[in-house]
Amino acid sequence: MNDRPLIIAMDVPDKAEADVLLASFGQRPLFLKVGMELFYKEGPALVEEWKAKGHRVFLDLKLHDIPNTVQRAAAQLARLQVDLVTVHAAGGSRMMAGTVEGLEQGTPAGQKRPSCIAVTQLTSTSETMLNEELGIPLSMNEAVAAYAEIAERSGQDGVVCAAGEVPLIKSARSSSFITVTPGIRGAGEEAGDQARVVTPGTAADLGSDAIVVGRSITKAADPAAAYEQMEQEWRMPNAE
Ligand SMILES: O=c1ccn([C@@H]2O[C@H](COP(=O)(O)O)[C@@H](O)[C@H]2O)c(=O)[nH]1
Repeated sequence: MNDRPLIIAMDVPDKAEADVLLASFGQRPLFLKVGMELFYKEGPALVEEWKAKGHRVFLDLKLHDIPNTVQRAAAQLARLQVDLVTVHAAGGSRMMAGTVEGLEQGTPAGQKRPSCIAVTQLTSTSETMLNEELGIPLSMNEAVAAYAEIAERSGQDGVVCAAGEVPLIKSARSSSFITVTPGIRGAGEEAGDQARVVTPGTAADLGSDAIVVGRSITKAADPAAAYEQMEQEWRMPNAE
């Protein structure tokens, strides 16, 4: 994750739409996020195809179940040789540790195990929701910091959080602990269902290791141009 990727969230219904979208980016290798919508439709074959084409794949299934179930599911994901997977930190330390163990068990000999990151609080969650719906009586910063601490203790390679929480995490966790931040929007763009959003340039200034961008690119009239614009702001924040 040293190269600070811009990860494209391929939130489309099927391979046909994904192929059209991908074609608009030309031949370059990309970092593609496959979420529940696409994976539930197309399954492992699509992931294997994209890996074979040289793309990196973030398989974002946000595992959350009892430790044994999650461990065994993680082993299956590791067999796909994806680059990055997610679990919910809310599943607790045993579940998170089990995920890493499962990934190690499933990684083919001589291959690198997928990195595993824990979702602290979804970027669609506001502090009001956190307190009033989830029943967590903390500030968002406190909740995210606490989940990140348990995640690191449980062997996670990093967390998913909003970019606004990155400085807090960077100050408390080890230097190798990565922060992957969705909730990215262009300046003036609608947040939609996201509650904690920043621009790519602000995410860079705040020290995010990777940003995840979905609809700002995939729903743009010209996805390749939107990607270039986001990428430029992410690489050269002060030029924003
Ligand atoms: O806290 C989280 C965790 C994951 N996501 C995922 O990122 C993308 C964001 O899409 P946008 O269209 O850019 O809002 C999406 O696939 C989510 O599942 C997240 O947003 N927040």
